[in-house]
Amino acid sequence: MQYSEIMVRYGELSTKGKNRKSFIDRLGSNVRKVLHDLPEVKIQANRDRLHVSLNGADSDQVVDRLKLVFGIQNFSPSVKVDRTFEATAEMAAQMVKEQLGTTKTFKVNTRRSDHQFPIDTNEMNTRLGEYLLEAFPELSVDVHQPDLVVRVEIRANGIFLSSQTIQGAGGLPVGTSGKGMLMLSGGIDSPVAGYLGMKRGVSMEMVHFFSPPYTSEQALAKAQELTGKLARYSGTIQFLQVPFTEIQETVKEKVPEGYLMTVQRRMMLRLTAALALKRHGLAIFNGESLGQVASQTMESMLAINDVTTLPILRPVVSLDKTEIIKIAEDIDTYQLSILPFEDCCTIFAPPSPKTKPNLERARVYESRLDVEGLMQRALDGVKIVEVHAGEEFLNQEADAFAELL
Ligand SMILES: Nc1ncnc2c1ncn2[C@@H]1O[C@H](COP(=O)(O)OP(=O)(O)OP(=O)(O)O)[C@@H](O)[C@H]1O
Repeated sequence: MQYSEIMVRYGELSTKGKNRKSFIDRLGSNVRKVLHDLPEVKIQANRDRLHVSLNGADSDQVVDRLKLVFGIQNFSPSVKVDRTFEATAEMAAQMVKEQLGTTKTFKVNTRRSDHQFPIDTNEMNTRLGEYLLEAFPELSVDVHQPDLVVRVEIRANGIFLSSQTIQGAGGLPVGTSGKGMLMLSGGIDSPVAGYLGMKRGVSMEMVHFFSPPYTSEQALAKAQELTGKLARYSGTIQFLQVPFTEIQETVKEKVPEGYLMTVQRRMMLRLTAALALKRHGLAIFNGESLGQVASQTMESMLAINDVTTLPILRPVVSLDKTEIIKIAEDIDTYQLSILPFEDCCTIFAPPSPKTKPNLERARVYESRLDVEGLMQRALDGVKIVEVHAGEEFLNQEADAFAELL
């Protein structure tokens, strides 16, 4: 069926009182962003609905992209017909016919926003219902739990019909909760944490630590490609790559093995906090889940958090690994995350890190370092890459590699 528009219903927005307008504006601009390469598509964000006029664009493609936009409760592809009963009935019959296989019962649900139109809501429901019963005698009407709802919306510029309601991504429009810095490794958990933060309206920047030559170009490309996956939910993301080699080498040289992990993590957090301050981030997100590995005990969090007063938000803190993996699969980051490119933490991980580090000791060991100098040099080396939705980095690497062979 050639649809004319997609009618979008807002999610939690309706509960947001006086912020409503800015939420709707933001959702409108987020939808515009994900459809930017389809210039024929026009978007109009009204108080209660958002209308995406397709003007000939492929509805399947638009539907697939809308499914990823946070702040949408659900949406319906609709067809516009002339403002007559005959045109409405003909199109409704065509829609029902397409779904006959799975439909035994139906109802008509009319909404009339143009009160000048001569047929009112009840009359349209009844007349159209009778017309469809006559056209499809095998069907019956069920107003409580119908298999199919034929929705008719009478507007000043036409009558819009739809029969499908597609589930949206829920959540809040990205950007309505401010900016956060996500500490993104190449693992399974931090991309999921990023996704969950975005779902609550956070516009996320990625902070990734890498340690060449100990970590490969592929490890960096993997983190960038994970960012591309996440950008499908939020539009373009700034990826901040922070050189971490000097810090890791120095920590390894000066700090006892049991505290290597703790001191490295304190340095990572300090750097992320410094970047947040510079770039107006309001909080730091990471992929820690309580009790999973050595650095993720509460004692360890206490010894690491010490370096900043910024809120540290851990969206996956209470999830089991299997639950995190399930989300990673759903958002299509899992297969990338399990690629075996080591990141900087695995390489410098001591065989037996302290699971319950002591805060005072961590401070003492750290005082052996020139924290200021190390921080400054790392910050001076930060490179920012703009990553677009679905952008691939690993494939390019593989191609380059293939060319060398
Ligand atoms: N190289 C890195 N760059 C940026 N952040 C990192 C890096 N390594 C670890 N982190 C952050 O620290 C958190 C804890 O890392 P750790 O390696 O202990 O846990 P993990 O459960 O393996 O997490 P993940 O699956 O996200 O790597 C990560 O979720 C991530 O937020």
